Amino acid sequence: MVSSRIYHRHLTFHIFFFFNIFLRIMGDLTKQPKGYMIRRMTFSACHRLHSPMLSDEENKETFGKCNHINGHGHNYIVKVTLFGEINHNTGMIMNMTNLKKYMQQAIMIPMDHKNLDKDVEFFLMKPSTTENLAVFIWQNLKSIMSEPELLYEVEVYETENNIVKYRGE
Ligand SMILES: Nc1nc2c(c(=O)[nH]1)N=C([C@H](O)[C@H](O)COP(=O)(O)OP(=O)(O)OP(=O)(O)O)CN2
Ligand SMILES: [Zn+2]
Repeated sequence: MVSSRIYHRHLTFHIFFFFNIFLRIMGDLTKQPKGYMIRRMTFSACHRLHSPMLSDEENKETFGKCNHINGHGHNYIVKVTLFGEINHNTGMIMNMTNLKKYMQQAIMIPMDHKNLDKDVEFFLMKPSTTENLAVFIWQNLKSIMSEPELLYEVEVYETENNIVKYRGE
């Protein structure tokens, strides 16, 4: 009686053990490779660095020439990176054409050829720094994309030397 109970316990253990190994092998066999895909877009806009949280003097001191009352312009470059599984059937993480549409909506429509501080509501109460631009683009993309979990990084080049990356943290 006792030995039969021990036998059953051993049997159950072995069934669980081998079933686990089987699941792991199946998981590895069906696992799809993951990759990063990047699309780049450029837009032109003007802005002035000025914070409503600071006095005029503090603004001048903080932002220097970028606080000049009449503003200045940039040819921004934005790189959006997605990270995810390369679909077995399509060979794509996402169709680049779809990402292009999302970026048009999230970047070009609100910001291209605009005065960022006056035309974009997001910057009415926030300075239009490259950091804030990256956050704005990230939030826009997240709200538009059908698979927002694929969004990995937004990179904004204000000039060829001034670059900000944002990963939603
Ligand atoms: N942390 C940040 N600092 C600054 C930002 C910003 O967005 N985040 N932005 C600016 C200005 O907008 C400005 O236009 C940048 O000008 P500048 O430093 O002159 O940039 P350049 O690349 O043109 O200058 P180089 O000297 O050729 O590098 C300022 N700071
Ligand atoms: Zn600037």
